[in-house]
Amino acid sequence: MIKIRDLKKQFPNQEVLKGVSLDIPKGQITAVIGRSGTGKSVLLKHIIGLLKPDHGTVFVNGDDITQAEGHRLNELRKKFGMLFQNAALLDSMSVFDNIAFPLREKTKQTESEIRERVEEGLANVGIVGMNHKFPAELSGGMKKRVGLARALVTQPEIILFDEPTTGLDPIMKKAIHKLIYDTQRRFGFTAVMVSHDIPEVFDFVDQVAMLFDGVIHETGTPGAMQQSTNAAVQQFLRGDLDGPIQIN
Ligand SMILES: Nc1ncnc2c1ncn2[C@@H]1O[C@H](COP(=O)(O)OP(=O)(O)OP(=O)(O)O)[C@@H](O)[C@H]1O
Repeated sequence: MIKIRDLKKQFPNQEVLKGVSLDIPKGQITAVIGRSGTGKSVLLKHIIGLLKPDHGTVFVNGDDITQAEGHRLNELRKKFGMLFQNAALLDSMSVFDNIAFPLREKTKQTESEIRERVEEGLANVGIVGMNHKFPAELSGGMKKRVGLARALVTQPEIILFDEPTTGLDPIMKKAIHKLIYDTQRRFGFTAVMVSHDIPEVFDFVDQVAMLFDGVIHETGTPGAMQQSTNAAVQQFLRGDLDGPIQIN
């Protein structure tokens, strides 16, 4: 379980997080939704300890990652996998080496163990035989699959997904959401996913949290969010121009 309490973060020109509190249940998928620029990625970076808050705590299985430094921070980070917006593959490396990268960085596995894990990883995301390709040779959907295989390869307890379907066509978006859902159900990791695919993503997550004006405005199951009487939630889900959320 990840417990975020009263998280505040200000950058020189703006206060982004103004007291975020959120419980992220273990072994479930939580989607974080909200307008562009509201601080969803900033929130993810606090969860993994890449940014330090001005105030507040992020407990990861009872350890406050905001207070961790050096070796302890590295140990806590080993619990995480991350799939970035653009899959963030290393262009100079083959698919095989991209997926092997976290194993080489974070573990002492032998090359034959690594080979086995990478082959398994490719099979998990349905891209067997792609080992020797380079990122430039892959379609957007393939890149996301490689990114997912890389995020999964260390069998992390928690995986953070920052807009994992950006730039894909609607059918490929659904395929990637389903793949994330199926792999989460199979391996049981805790997932936090920032997404703009609304309402499509609601079919593939357990909990939705809406970030608005620096705080988590509402949290609930996808069904409960869709039925919400909160005006900001309804405006956002419908994409209305009029309502409490101002266009700026
Ligand atoms: N390191 C930083 N230094 C200064 N400002 C930052 C930094 N990181 C993020 N910001 C600002 O914080 C705000 C929130 O950014 P963030 O990327 O978290 O938004 P987001 O909700 O993920 O948006 P999107 O949906 O468009 O990806 C933005 O205005 C951004 O410019």
